[in-house]
Order: sequence, then C-alpha cells, then structure tokens
Amino acid sequence: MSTTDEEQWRGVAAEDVEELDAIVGARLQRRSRVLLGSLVRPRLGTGLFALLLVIAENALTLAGPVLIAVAIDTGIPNALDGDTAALAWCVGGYLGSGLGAAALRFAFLKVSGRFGQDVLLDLRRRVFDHAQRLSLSFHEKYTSGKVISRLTSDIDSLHDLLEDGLDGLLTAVLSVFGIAVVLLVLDPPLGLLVLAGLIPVLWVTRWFYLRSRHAYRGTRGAIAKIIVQFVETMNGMRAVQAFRREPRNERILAGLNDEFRRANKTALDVMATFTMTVRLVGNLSLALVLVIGAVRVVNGGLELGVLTAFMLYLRRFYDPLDELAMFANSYTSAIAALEKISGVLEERPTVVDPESPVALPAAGTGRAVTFAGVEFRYSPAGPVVLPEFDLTIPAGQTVALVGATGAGKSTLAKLVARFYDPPVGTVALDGVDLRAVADAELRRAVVTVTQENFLFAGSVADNIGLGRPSASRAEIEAAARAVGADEFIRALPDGYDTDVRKRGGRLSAGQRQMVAFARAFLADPAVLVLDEATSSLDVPTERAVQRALESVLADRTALIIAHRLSTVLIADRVLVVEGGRVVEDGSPEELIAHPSGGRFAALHRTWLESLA
Ligand SMILES: Nc1ncnc2c1ncn2[C@@H]1O[C@H](COP(=O)(O)OP(=O)(O)OP(=O)(O)O)[C@@H](O)[C@H]1O
Repeated sequence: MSTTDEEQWRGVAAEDVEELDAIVGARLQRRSRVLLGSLVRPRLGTGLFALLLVIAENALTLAGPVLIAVAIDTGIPNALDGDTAALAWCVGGYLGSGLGAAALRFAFLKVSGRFGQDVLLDLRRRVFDHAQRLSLSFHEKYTSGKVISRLTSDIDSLHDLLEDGLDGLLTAVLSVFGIAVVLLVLDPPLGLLVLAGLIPVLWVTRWFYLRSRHAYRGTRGAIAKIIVQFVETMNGMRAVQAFRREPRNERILAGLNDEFRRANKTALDVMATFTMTVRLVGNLSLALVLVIGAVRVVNGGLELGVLTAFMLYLRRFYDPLDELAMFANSYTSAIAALEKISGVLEERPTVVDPESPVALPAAGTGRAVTFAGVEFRYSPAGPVVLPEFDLTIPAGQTVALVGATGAGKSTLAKLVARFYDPPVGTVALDGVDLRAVADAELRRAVVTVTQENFLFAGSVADNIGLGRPSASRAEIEAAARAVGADEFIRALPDGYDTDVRKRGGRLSAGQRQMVAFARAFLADPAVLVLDEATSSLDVPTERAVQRALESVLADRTALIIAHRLSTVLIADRVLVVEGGRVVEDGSPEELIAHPSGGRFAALHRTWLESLA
C-alpha cells in the first residue's frame, strides 16, 4: 500500500468517510481488533477463568432436562412400583444442579465484571493520556466534542460488548453445542432434524453481521456528531445566546437527530428480520419435532421422557440464538467504536520530546531567542504564514511585536513556546534548537500568558500555584503582590481560597488575567511571552500591571504582543510585522522618530491623537 493510500486511513483520517473501500475497511477493522487484543491480553487469565465458570454453569444447566427425562421414564414408573430411589436422585440432582448453576453464574458475573471494568479503565486512561499528549495542531482540527465522544459513547459501546454481548455469545455457543451433543445422544434422528434447522439460522446470522456492520458504523458516526454539537453549544453558550444562535442550533440538532434515527432504523430493521427468522425456524422445528416425536411415542419408538427433554432443550436451543444477534450487534457496534478510538491512539504528536535532549546552558538574564530561516505554515496544504523569518533577540531584551491582525505575531509566539515545529528552519533558545530541548525544561524556560487565561476549577491560590507546583503559600501571595493582584484577591469572599469555579467564571476577565500574570511571575521563566495579555485590563489596572511588568520583565527575555501602544512603549525594541516579515525594527524612540514616517510612527501618531 502506498503512502498516499495510507494517508486516507491512518489516524483519524477516515473517521468521517461514509463508504470505505474494502481494503481500507479491512485495515481499520484489523486495527480495531489489534487494539481489542492489546486490551484483553494482559487480563487473559481473568478472562479464561470467567470462561471456565460459564462452561461449568452451562454444563449444570444442561443436566436439567436429562434429569427430567430420567424422572419421567424411570423415576416415576419405579416410584409407582414402590422404589423411590431413582426419583429422589433425579429431584436431588435437579435441585443441586440448579443451585450450582446459580452460584456459578454469580461467580461468573463477578469475574467477568472485573475483567470488563479493567479493560474499560485501561482504554479510558490510554485515550485520555494520549489525547493530552497530542500536539496543538491535532486538537485544532479534532474538536473537543470528538475527543469527548471517543471517551464516552465509544467506550460505552465496548462496555456493552464486554458486559452483555460476550456473556450472550458464550452462553449461546455453549448451549447450542452442549444441547446439540445431548440431543444427538438422546435420539440421533430427531437430533439431526433439529441440527438441520441451524443451516438457515447460520446463513441469516452471516447476513445480519454483514448488513448491521454498516448500519452500526452509521449510528456511531451520528451519535458522535450529536455529542460534538452538544459540547460546542455548551462551550460557547455566551456566544450562542448573544448571537441568538439557538434556533439555528436547534435546526442543526434536529438534522443530526434525524440522521441518527435513520441510521438506527436500518440497524433495527436488520435486527428485526434476524430475530424473526431465528424465532420462525425455532418454532417450526419445535412443531416438527413434536409431530414426529408424538407419532413415534404412539408407535412405541420413543419414550415420553425423551420427547419431553427434547421439547425443553429446543426452547433453550433457539432462545440463545437471539443472544447471538445481541452479540453480533454489540460486537459490530464496538468494532466501529474501536475503529475511531484506535484512530486517535494511532495519531502521533507532531511536536515530540527529544530522545536525547540537550541541556540548556545555565541561564543568565533571560535567554537568547533565535529564528533562523524559519518557514511556517499551519498545515502542509495551508498558506505560508511566515515566508522566511530570521530574528535574534538577545538575552534579557523586551521585544514588542506590533502589526495588523493576521500578520503572524501570535504564530511567532507559538513557535517560541514550541506549540509547533517549523517544517523549515529552526527556533533556538541560547543557541539550542527547541526540538532538542526536553519538554519539561522548555516549559520551565518559556511561559506564555495569553488573552484566554484558562483557569482550572479550584482556588485562586491553586491556580497561581500552577506556575510552580512546589511554591509555598507565602510565595504564591508574594507573586500576586508583585503583579498587583493581591488586593482584589483578598477582597474575594474567601480570599486566596476562593473557588474560581469552572474556567474562572467567578472572576472578571481582567481579574483572570491578573491571576495568570501572578502564575507566570511565580514560574519565573527565562523567557516570558505575553500575547495580548493586557487586553482585558481597564486603563488604571493596566497602568498598575505595567509598573509591575517593568520589574517582572527586567531580568528576563520578553516577547510582548500588544495592540495598546502604552504597553509597547515599555519595550526595548519594537518589531513591526507584516505578512510574516519584520518590516521595521528598532527602539520605540527610533521608530517614532523615523525620518520618512514609518508604520510605527504612524501608529504612534494615531494613538496620540486618540488620547487628545
Ligand atoms: N491554528 C491555525 N491554523 C491555521 N491557520 C492559522 C492558525 N492560526 C493562525 N492562522 C493563520 O496564520 C496567520 C497569522 O495568524 P496570527 O495569529 O499569527 O496573526 P496575529 O498577527 O497574531 O493576529 P492578531 O493580531 O489578530 O492576533 C493568519 O492568516 C491566520 O489566519
């Protein structure tokens, strides 16, 4: 298979493809089975023990009708003659096997339940850990809704397979084989007649499997889309309500619900046809056995007890075949879910931790940042964002990046923090290519404060403490004081222990930014990147933060992206970026004094005018 072919299915590439070609379909199925195997193998012992228990349970259950046959044909006639021993044995045996079977079922449910839970927990942990490690570029195209549907509904369908489906399959296979053997031993001609009924059943089972596979892939796809829609609506609730998107979202959800209903209808139709055929064959063969058996009993060719046993066994012979459908049902559904989960697990981070990292030299006052011949685009087919970028920022310098929206400023910041690797050229810290720096060291050396300022549920102190997990409470409070956040934090209901609630929803945007500053200050990085970090602050707070910033930035390298010129003016050097290139480079004073009036000088003039 060529590389281009592989691009069609590797990772999550084929996830939304409705009609897969046969080779790709087979590849994905194999990938799902390999994943299933890797989950089951470490727990094979527990699985085999569960299998033993269910075999023993079936063997005991199987004894029931034989004991009834013996009771009718031998026990009762003997008892009529005064010898009750055989009947007592039969009744005792029946009771004993019933109790034994119940105890074995109890043990089986416990063991198989543990097996299923272990598999699911392992899978959930694997998907979660892996999703966390995948690079930002993956999460930008693969929405959080999709990851959530992998972690919830897809894992649930594996749960259904392990909890009910597998039990159904084992019980069905064991009963069918066990009963077939007993029937053939009890009365070969009648036994063969019953077995003949299996031919149409096996044929319709195969038909069911092939048809339902496609249908279940459809239902999994549809449910995933519904979850994505839910998650996105809930995440963007404020925008949804502000822009009155509710009716549109309702229409979208109605469409998705419809898609789900159609996919489910196909699955249910196939299931109904299957169940009907199995029942039909079951009832027909029951009637046939009753007629033939009755004639033979009348003619003296068959004992009544044997015919009764046949009748009892036949019920148990066809009923579990329904379970086969349940198994095929949950198996196809789980394989479709595993296909998607294994796709996520197959994705590789595009930004990888080096195998043999190079240690950064001891930090002095910040670290030098260099871009050498960097060419960057977000995806191989996307537009070039940085055509050819060269820049050296000496250690300790505070650089402000200014430029129009979409010029590439944030992209430069993301490259310094190594959220992406440039396909061409290098970004280096103190001369060490970022690709060679261990992730943990890089995260200590470079800290970014952005406009989003994501806060985790927990206290204000916890959120600041994220900057340096080993920090004491006193250090956390000192960091807040340094950026001027101490006052508002103390005014909160529980001060530093106030719960910020989901995403810091209890704090204002400006307060969240102050917490983020304190967090970055506590982390004490050699390189600090501020991407629109002061944009939510009001003017007095911004002034206060700026004063704090000047001391915070003093002994480190800083990259500031700001639209407000007041923030830019504290920089040692200003770079005006346009179309991914630096078009002006100098100190704020130099650029303002540009003899022929450069872009920054123009920006500065407009700003002064706006203040007037
Ligand atoms: N994740 C992404 N995937 C694809 N393209 C992107 C992505 N992020 C940014 N871009 C594109 O890269 C270009 C530069 O974006 P960037 O965010 O660096 O601009 P910026 O100068 O920071 O703009 P702003 O001042 O509005 O924040 C834009 O054309 C943008 O559309």
